[in-house]
Amino acid sequence: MQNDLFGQQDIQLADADLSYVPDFLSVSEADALLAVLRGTLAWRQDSIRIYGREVKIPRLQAWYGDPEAQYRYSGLDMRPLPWTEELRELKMTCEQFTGSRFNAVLANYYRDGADGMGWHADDEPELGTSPVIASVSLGQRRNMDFRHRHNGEKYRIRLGHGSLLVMAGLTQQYWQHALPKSRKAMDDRINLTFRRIIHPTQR
Ligand SMILES: O=C(O)CCC(=O)C(=O)O
Ligand SMILES: [Fe+2]
Repeated sequence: MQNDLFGQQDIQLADADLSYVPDFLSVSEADALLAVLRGTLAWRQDSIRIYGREVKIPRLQAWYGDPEAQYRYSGLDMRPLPWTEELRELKMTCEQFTGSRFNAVLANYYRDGADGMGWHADDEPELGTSPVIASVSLGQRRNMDFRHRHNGEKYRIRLGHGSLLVMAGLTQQYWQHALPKSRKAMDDRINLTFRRIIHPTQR
């Protein structure tokens, strides 16, 4: 891990491009954002079809973005809601920091340790081959696990309140990630992944 003056930590992992910024937001900014987003985003618990059965996903979600930023996710059509003021502002902060443009955000709400996200990569064709994804975490510190698709190598990172994780380059091609459930008592957590959906004609 290499640290720079701004507290950005470049995670040295083969076939990945990951950097972690623990204090991306101040504690007071992160506290305020957690409270506002918890209360104002249009949280819903979607179901996905697994082997023909409807299964509720273990978390709440909401999808915001530019009108054309449509996304298919495990068979769900995600139509973006228009940006809220807070999300648009945070998007701009992420754009300035990463030098990338985003046109949508997937918001996830983990109510407690029983909520989580299974192994996956953000490798939908809508995102292109080497997407930059800016992931902001608020609330309960949770583990995020990575596993290499070919050699099984594993890596665990703890995502704290007000942090930013940037996933770029080959990360989604070579690695999967998951947010494991926990039996420990846990507070709630919001995660926001800013993405850029590429229009079908530009893929
Ligand atoms: O909650 C997290 O930190 C991860 C979310 C994630 O992987 C996703 O939204 O694709
Ligand atoms: Fe993901």
